[in-house]
Order: sequence, then structure tokens, then C-alpha cells
Amino acid sequence: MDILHVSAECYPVAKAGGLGDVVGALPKYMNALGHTARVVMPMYRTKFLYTNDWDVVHKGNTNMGNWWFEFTVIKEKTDKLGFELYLVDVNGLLDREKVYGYDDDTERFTAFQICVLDWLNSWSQHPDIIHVHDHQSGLIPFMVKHCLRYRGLAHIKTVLTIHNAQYQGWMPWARSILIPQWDMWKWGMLDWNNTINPLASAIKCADKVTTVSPSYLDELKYMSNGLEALFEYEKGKCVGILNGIDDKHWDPQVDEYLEHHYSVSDLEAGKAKNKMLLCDQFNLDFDKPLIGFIGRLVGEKGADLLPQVISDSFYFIGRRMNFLVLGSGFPEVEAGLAALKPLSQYDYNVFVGYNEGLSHTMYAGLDFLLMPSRVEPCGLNQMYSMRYGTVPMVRRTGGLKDTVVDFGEVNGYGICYDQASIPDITHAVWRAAGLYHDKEKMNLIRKHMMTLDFSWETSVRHYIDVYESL
Ligand SMILES: Nc1ncnc2c1ncn2[C@@H]1O[C@H](COP(=O)(O)OP(=O)(O)O[C@H]2O[C@H](CO)[C@@H](O)[C@H](O)[C@H]2O)[C@@H](O)[C@H]1O
Repeated sequence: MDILHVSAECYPVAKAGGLGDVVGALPKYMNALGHTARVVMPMYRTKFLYTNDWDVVHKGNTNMGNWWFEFTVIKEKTDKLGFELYLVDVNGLLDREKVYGYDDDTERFTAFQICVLDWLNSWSQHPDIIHVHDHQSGLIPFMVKHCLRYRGLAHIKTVLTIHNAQYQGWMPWARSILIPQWDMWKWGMLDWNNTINPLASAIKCADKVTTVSPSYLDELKYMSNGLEALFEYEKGKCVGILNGIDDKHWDPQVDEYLEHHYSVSDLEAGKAKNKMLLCDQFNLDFDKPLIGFIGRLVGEKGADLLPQVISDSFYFIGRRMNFLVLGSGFPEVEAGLAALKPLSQYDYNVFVGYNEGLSHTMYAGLDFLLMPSRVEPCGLNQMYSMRYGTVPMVRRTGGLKDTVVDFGEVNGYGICYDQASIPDITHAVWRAAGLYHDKEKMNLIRKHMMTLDFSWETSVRHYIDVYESL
């Protein structure tokens, strides 16, 4: 099979969250099975761009509404990522430092999708599947089916993977002029609640829709930021496939970000060395359990609850544990976490920002990883933490429910709770503090987790089944 992934992120080229991790790994594992999977994404101004060599493979002229522009497609010369990587350059529009967060993101990602399809128009042999990810490439299934200038691509099957249905890329109908000329009577395939909704459009137009865990697919039918009825209606073509992790990259024995490597056989000593690094850097107490949080500081992740959970834990449970938070997001959450810093008694710290290296040291050095998510389509952090012998403390939702079993259950290994509420999370902190002091149990759990299989090998076969069904 010949598959073209279209995505806004791909690790290590550009990553803002879990989408980057998945698109950076999945194609590699598809190729290992003998398929040809490629990735095309916007050309941002990232380190990867400047430190690698590129060939120009296409130059084109196109238009978005009444704006005519030139674009270039470049390819990384060596295929070092395990797949062919293509970047679309639109001068001044895509070549920015960040992936998202600009006022003209609608124009940026619409232009990107137009360029991808214009470029595909020039291919002599088309891919079997165009696999789009989230709303930033969500107009493509509509465009290949209904835009006049892409008629030659209409036979290509399209698959949408939803990594996060909270963000849908809404654009007012006044912007419909951005989309290349299309059959007007198909307007309903773009619309949801009187707005152009690229994610809803992709759900309607793609031949298959996947979500990144089976439980998330169930949840979307009653909680999907306005798309509940659509998920119910389209359920026949939807399938939940649990993400894997790139266990060659996320491996505490070889992780390039770790100063101290370790495996199942020396995990206690290895984790202790990494914990010591964190405790030195962040003024924490090595003898107490270290509970961490890594991620976007937004409501979806339950990050707004963290300041109160931390204060309540110290107040009700006692200063029996450390907390270390890494993340950035809502200013009020960042401020709430920063406000706790002066109150630390060598048991709390926060790093506001994005730091890939620190996140790896945390997966290795933490004792527990807290994930009080309100919504978690799959969640990669809990799988990374388990691979590094760190006990996840998760709310039972979406992919967290599918991957973590409470240590109180048969063969369990994590700490689970039902509500993203301060009492439930604080209770989980209390359980973690207790578990930490049962050294024997703690080590058994760590060993068990490190041998669990969350690799892509299994998940990737489910994707191939989806393609083959088309
Ligand atoms: N401040 C920071 N510094 C360093 N690293 C940071 C960081 N903040 C986050 N990260 C990293 O970003 C990734 C986050 O992955 P998630 O799956 O938790 O989140 P996200 O919500 O972005 O992804 C969405 O897509 C993925 C992929 O499908 C789903 O798993 C998920 O549920 C869904 O919400 C991890 O690799 C994590 O270590």
C-alpha cells in the first residue's frame, strides 16, 4: 500500500504535542511491514530544517481565493526518519517558528492543504490512501471529492485520524472563498451549525475515521464539543485504534536525553540517579516520593486543578511527597503554579515552558506521573512513564482507561480514579504516598510496567486493516 500522511506536526521536525509523536513514528512502522508511507507537513523554521539536507521536488503556482502565490515542496535527502519526509514552503505564511497560535492559522493550514493537493495533481502515480490527521488537514477529504480542480484525485481513498476532537478549525462561511471552486450543492459536507467545520467535514467525507483509542470513540458520541450527533450518525465508518509508542526512541536503555541509562534489571539504581538529578536541579527532597505532571496546562488535561490538589495534599496528607510540574498553557494556571513556589519546603517546583530533554529525565526520574485529564483521546505520557518504570496516576477516561489497570486489581500497576475532581485526585496522591513506602510492591509494579507491550507493531496492523478494507 502507498500511503501519504498529511499532518501539521511530525517529531522530530516539529512537535507541539502527541500528534507529532504519532506522525513521527507510525509511518516508520508501516514501512517496516513493507508498505510505503510518506509524510507531508508545512515547512516551519525549526532546527530540523536547518540541520538537514533537502532536495526541491516540486515548484508550483496556485491560488487561495483571489490570492495567488508560489509554493515549493522539498524532501529530506536521506530518509533518515524511516520514511520520506516532504515539507511545503509558502513564503511568509508557513515558514514561522511555531506550529500554531497565529491569527492567520486558518489561511496557513488551508493554503497548506491546497498546496498538498496541487502537488499530488502533478504525481504520475497517486497514493492508495491519503491519511489526514486532525482538523489542520481536515478539508482534504472534502476537497479531493468535491473541488473541481482535484477531480483527478477523487478516486483516492481518504482516512481521518482524530487525535483531539476539542479543536475543530471552525471558519465562518465568509471564508468559503478560500476553498478552491467546488460543487456548491455539496455545501452541507463542509457545514456544522452554520459554520465551516473542517473536522466535521472530514468526518463526513473521509472513507474511514479512526480515533486514537476505543474508549475515546465511545465517549465522542456523548462528549465531543458539539459533534455528538455526527459521531452517532457516522459510527459505521469509525474505529478506535490505540496509539503505540516508539519504543526504540522511548527506551531508558538508549534514550539520548538521559544522563543515566537503565533497564528492568537495574531499574532501582537507574531511576534513583535520574531522580537525584531532578532533586538537585529543582530543590526537591530525594527521600520523598516524587509526583510529576508533564503536558499542556489546559482544562482538558485537568491542569487547572493542580494548584489546589498540591495545596490540599500538603495540608491534608502532610508534606510527605514532592511535586514537579512541567508545562505551559493557560496564563492563569501558570500563575497559580508559580504562586506555590515560594511556599515550597524543598518539595515543590514548576518549569513553565516546553522542554523535550527535561520531559525525558522526568519520565525516568519521577516515581509517579499524574494525569488528571478531563478528556484524553489516548495519552502517550502514561505509556512513556510505564516504559520508564514510573507509576501513572490517571483518571479513568479515553485511552487512560484502555491502558492503565489500578494496582488494587488483579495484575494491576497504576493508580486510577473516576473523577477529575480535587478530592479524587488528592486521594490518589494519598495512595501514591502509601504505595511508595511498600518498596517490594513498588518494585514489582515497576518491573511489570516496564515489560508491558505498548509498541506500534500491534496498532499499525489495525491501520493496515483499515486501509485494506477500502
Ligand atoms: N511542556 C512540555 N515539555 C516537553 N514535552 C511536553 C510538554 N508538554 C507535552 N509534552 C510532550 O508532548 C506529548 C504529549 O502527548 P499527549 O498524548 O499527552 O498529548 P496531546 O494532548 O498533545 O495529544 C493528543 O494526541 C495524542 C496523540 O494521538 C493523544 O495521545 C492525546 O490523548 C491527544 O490529546 C508527550 O510526548 C509529552 O512528553
